[in-house]
Amino acid sequence: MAVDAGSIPELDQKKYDAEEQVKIICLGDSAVGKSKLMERFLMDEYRPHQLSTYALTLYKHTATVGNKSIAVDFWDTAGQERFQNMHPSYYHKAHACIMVFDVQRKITYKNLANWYKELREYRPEIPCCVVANKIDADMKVTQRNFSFGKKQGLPFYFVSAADGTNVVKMFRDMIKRAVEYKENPSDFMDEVMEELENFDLEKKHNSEAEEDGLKAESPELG
Ligand SMILES: Nc1nc2c(ncn2[C@@H]2O[C@H](COP(=O)(O)OP(=O)(O)OP(=O)(O)O)[C@@H](O)[C@H]2O)c(=O)[nH]1
Ligand SMILES: [Mg+2]
Repeated sequence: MAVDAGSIPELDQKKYDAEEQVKIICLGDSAVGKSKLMERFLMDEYRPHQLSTYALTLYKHTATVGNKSIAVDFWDTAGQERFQNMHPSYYHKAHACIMVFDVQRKITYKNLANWYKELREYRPEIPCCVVANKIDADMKVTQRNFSFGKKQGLPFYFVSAADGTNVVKMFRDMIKRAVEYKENPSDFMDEVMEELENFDLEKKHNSEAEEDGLKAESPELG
């Protein structure tokens, strides 16, 4: 695993300071521009955290939604076509999904149906959007009607990772929706998970309080 050890303490600090943490995944055929979109959004804010064994890249980002600080984990994989399916852990506990196709390659639009089907097997309720990338290569495509998103009731964005059109807007919208979903999950299993997480946090909090108590008493013990 090519983990850049030097960047870990900083990553952890940001996570520690954040009031909420969300995971956003990106799906779509190879070379549609998933990585370029994330890089465009994050610019040089963060060096990606690469787990090359799994062809997985994690991009860490801190956002502000309302007045809350949010730690966002963006998950990106490479060469997905080679694997056919994503590993289930990719979907695990994701709070939103960005589905990307390349306006210059029709097959990548057709394949959205497969990506969407797989997404919904694992995450039936999370917010999702459809992103038409590379519009800089042919602005005329923005007059075309891409009905897949509409049929599924998904928001649709024309973007360009190359010149930045609509990229920040799309990511900000999705971060906001991910936070809304995390705070108010409509999937029963997610509600249970959220309860368990809160329970664990409470337990941790209580045991820390106990430890503090011990420390206060320790001089008398010694
Ligand atoms: N013209 C144009 N080219 C783009 C744009 N976004 C990405 N590309 C190009 O498309 C190619 C693929 O981009 P990537 O970001 O690597 O694609 P990916 O979806 O991450 O591909 P995998 O990692 O293989 O799954 C690169 O050559 C990019 O330079 C865009 O908005 N416009
Ligand atoms: Mg990539």
